[in-house]
Amino acid sequence: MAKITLDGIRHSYMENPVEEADWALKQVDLTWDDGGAYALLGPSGCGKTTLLNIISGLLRPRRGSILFDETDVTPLPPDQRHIAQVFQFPVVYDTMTVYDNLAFPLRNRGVDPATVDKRVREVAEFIDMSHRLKERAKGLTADGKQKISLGRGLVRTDVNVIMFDEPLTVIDPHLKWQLRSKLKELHQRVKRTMIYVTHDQTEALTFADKVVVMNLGEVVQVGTPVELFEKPHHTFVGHFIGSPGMNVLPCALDNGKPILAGQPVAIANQAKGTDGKSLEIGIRPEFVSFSGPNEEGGLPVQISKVSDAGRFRIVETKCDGQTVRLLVGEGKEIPSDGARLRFDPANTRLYADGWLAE
Ligand SMILES: Nc1ncnc2c1ncn2[C@@H]1O[C@H](COP(=O)(O)OP(=O)(O)OP(=O)(O)O)[C@@H](O)[C@H]1O
Repeated sequence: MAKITLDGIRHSYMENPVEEADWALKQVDLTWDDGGAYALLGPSGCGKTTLLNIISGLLRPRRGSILFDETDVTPLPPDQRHIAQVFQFPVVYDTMTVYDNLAFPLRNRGVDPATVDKRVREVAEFIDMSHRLKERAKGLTADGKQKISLGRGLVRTDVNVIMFDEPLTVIDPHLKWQLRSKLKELHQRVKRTMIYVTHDQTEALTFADKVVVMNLGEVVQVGTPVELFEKPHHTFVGHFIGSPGMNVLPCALDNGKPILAGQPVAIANQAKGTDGKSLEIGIRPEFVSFSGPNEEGGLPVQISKVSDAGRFRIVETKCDGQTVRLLVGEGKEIPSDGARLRFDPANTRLYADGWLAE
């Protein structure tokens, strides 16, 4: 087990990278604490697999170094890094029994038979496979096989980190939630460092204590699921996390006050250092409401669409050509005309060139 530090990592697949866009990873500085449950979340092509391969040693970064505790492992090949990986497609030996599959990594390292037997039985119990140890892996369903892949990572005691690369891709939808909660439970029992790579916010937010959000080759925020929801550091995070995502509304600045549709908007942060930058107001639909008939002020809007989402409705409004979404609870009235919106100032923030103005 080890703390993993990524120090100034940059990587390009091009021989002679010139522009920033030529770098698949622009600049990554990150620390993964020993025993943490992390998710690496981002859209396709943002650099998740590149980062994973750099940690596992399959890829050598053009710049920067990787430390396991205080040891620089940048030049070390994968087999000397003691990392277990669970891929999209389960890697199991079909002709072997479940027992032999689980025992394989230990026997390979010359561990004595009594210790192998003890560890295999412990891990089989963890993954609910104790009753199937004698069966051939061939007969297992995809989720059973994926549990074996996971078990093979858990059986070793010398593993620094277990990395999951979109591990639920081939799992039936109705079994996904079971395996997802199993992974979470396993982390709580074994307390190994786990990194779960996904483009699915639900998987990331349910598994991880800390989520690393990536976009366009850089880390845009590291935070708990609550932090990512309540205080996105970048409009991308606000938009990517949440359903529907955060409203991102271009605005102007007048005497240090953001102006939207000709009206000043109260914000929770400060409009400092924003000169010459492109400015936007970010507010989640959860923090927008209709002003009451006797309330003063509010942004005048027209209602353009109402969709039922179970316990609430998603109301889409238009304000000066921009779309603003809000959530309206069951039984709450949606005004037919003269609608005005109220933004909760504690959850309304100004963004400059996409980044939270601080
Ligand atoms: N072997 C390669 N050669 C050249 N470019 C590559 C290679 N692998 C990845 N890239 C590019 O690097 C960038 C990051 O890709 P990467 O696979 O790391 O993203 P990802 O977030 O894992 O995407 P996905 O979720 O689709 O796997 C992309 O622009 C991709 O096209």
